[in-house]
This record gives sequence, structure tokens and C-alpha cells, in this order.
Amino acid sequence: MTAPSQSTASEAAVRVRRARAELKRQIAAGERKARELCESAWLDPDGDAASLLVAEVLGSMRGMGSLRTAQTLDELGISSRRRLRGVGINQRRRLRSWLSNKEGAMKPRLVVLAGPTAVGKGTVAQYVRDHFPEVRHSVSTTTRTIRPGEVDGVHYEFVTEAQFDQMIEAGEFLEWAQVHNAYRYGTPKSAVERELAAGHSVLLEIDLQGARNVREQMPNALTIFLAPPSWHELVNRLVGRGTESASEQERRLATARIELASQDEFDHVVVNTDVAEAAREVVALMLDDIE
Ligand SMILES: Nc1ncnc2c1ncn2[C@@H]1O[C@H](COP(=O)(O)OP(=O)(O)OP(=O)(O)O)[C@@H](O)[C@H]1O
Ligand SMILES: Nc1nc2c(ncn2[C@@H]2O[C@H](COP(=O)(O)O)[C@@H](O)[C@H]2O)c(=O)[nH]1
Repeated sequence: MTAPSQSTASEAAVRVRRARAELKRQIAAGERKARELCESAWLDPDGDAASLLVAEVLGSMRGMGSLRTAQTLDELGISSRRRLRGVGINQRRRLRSWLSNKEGAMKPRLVVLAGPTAVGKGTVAQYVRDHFPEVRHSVSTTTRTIRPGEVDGVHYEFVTEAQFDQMIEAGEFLEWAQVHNAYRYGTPKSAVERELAAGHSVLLEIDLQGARNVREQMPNALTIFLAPPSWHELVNRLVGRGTESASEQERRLATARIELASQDEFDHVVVNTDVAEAAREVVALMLDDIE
């Protein structure tokens, strides 16, 4: 038999690397997937899943940094070099039980992200959307006019004042508020309830009044205040965004002063200096608080 050519061997290595990356992406999407993957690896020791290290499986799970992974492997009595196919009977039993407990502990959660105008709530929420697909986002309804680049039904549901009144009347909002003394914004109740019932955590990006209303109705909701590194930076971001007139900017900054004074009401404060870091902090808080 002839040895495989160098290009065939490297093609195979690329295929295995891709398959492992895809498996790790699936694990990151939920604890149940991690458990299913272990079971399938034990049924098919020649499959791609069986070649994963237990450390890779644990390390790909939500909220599991390298330290926690090492501690867990230690508790389970599994070596950091052990692949799924090599996990013994007793180790399997302990790993199964640990994964089931973890699955049970990760309850879906309603998370409120609030903070002053232009602090970066939308930008941070977009980063979470792009990098943490397991977190769901509520699309608010508003009476504000659509901005260039915004898409109806994606950024907001844009409605008339009369339509908003009807929705209040029909009890369709989890919360609603008139923001910056101007337009009304509301969180549709049914979409949030549907996502929570389906086992997904939901992130609401809303104003201070909305955060207070949600906390009253759902005391288990986790509230996070996004703060600017400084007042000067907040003003720069608002002016730099260039989406409001000078008078609207003034109105928003007046509200911002009141909102900044309220941050102690929140469960956590995250300073948005760097978007990626702030987004990761928000997601880590969602997970830490659940466990
Ligand atoms: N960490 C950051 N560093 C620098 N600029 C940022 C950062 N985060 C957001 N920005 C910029 O600040 C501006 C305001 O951000 P964004 O629109 O996300 O704020 P917001 O809190 O959602 O505002 P609003 O409540 O008024 O809708 C944008 O131009 C955005 O690109
Ligand atoms: N109480 C609520 N506030 C909301 C909701 N959706 C958005 N907002 C807040 O409104 C302001 C202004 O937003 P903009 O898009 O016009 O710049 C901002 O602070 C948002 O957080 C909501 O459903 N309820």
C-alpha cells in the first residue's frame, strides 16, 4: 500500500480541524449539545467527536474559562490530555452527571441593558448578537421616525402614535416609556415570553424607566447599567454619531445626567471603554449570575 501523498494528508488535517471547530461551535450553543456530543462520541469512537479532548468540550461551553475547565477536570478526575474516546466508565458517569447538572443550572434569563444615550448600548448589543448567537434580542416598538440605515422590523417596529396606543390598550407591552420626553418605546411581551419559554436568555436594550418597570414585573431579571468612561467621552459619542439635532442632543444629555445618577439601582455596572470587552463582560455576567 502506498503512503498518502502530502497534499491528501494536509487536506485530511484541514477537514479534521474544520470538523472540530464546528463541533466546538455547536457545544458553545448549549449544554444539551455538549451532552449529546459526548454520547455520540462514546457510540462511535472513530467519529470526529470522539477525537475531541474533554478539555476542549468543557472549555467550549458557556461560562467555562481555562481556570474553571482545569478545576472541573480535576474534580471529575479526568486528565487534560484525555480524548472523549478514551474516557473510562466511571469518568463517563461523573461527566454525564456534571453535564446534566450544568444543563439544569443554565436557566434562561431576562437581562436588561440600560444606560445613558450614546453610551454604546446598541453597539454592545450588536456585538453580542454577532458573537453570542445563543442570546436572543427583543425588537422594540417605537413611535420615533426611522433613521437612514435602519430597517423596520429589525432595528425597531416603527408604528404611529395611534398604533402604539392600541398596543398599550391591548396589554401587548412588557414595559413602555416615553424616552427623552419625546417618542414612545415599548418591549413586546409575547416575543420575550416565547423566547424564555423556548429556553433562551433575552437581552433588552432599554432606558432607565423601562429597566425599573421590568424589575417591578420580573424581579428575577438581571439589570446591567452600561456606563461611559467619562462624561466628556459620552458627549463625544453622541455628537460624533451625528444622528440628533443640537436641541435633541441637549435634551438627551439632560436625561443622561439623571440616568448616570441612578446606576446604583442596577445589579451590575459595566464601563464601555472597549466594545468587545464590554460585550464579553455583559455575557459573562449573564452566565455567572445564573450559576
Ligand atoms: N467603546 C466605544 N468606543 C468608542 N465609540 C463607541 C464605543 N461604543 C459605542 N461607540 C460609538 O458611540 C456612538 C453611540 O453608540 P450607540 O448608538 O450604540 O449608543 P446607544 O447607547 O445605543 O445610544 P441611544 O440610547 O441614544 O440609542 C456610536 O457612534 C458608536 O459607534
Ligand atoms: N423603555 C424602553 N426604552 C427603549 C426601548 N427601546 C429602546 N429604548 C431606549 O430608547 C432610547 C433612544 O433610542 P434611539 O434608538 O431613539 O436612539 C435608548 O436609550 C434606548 O435604550 C424599549 O422598548 N423600552
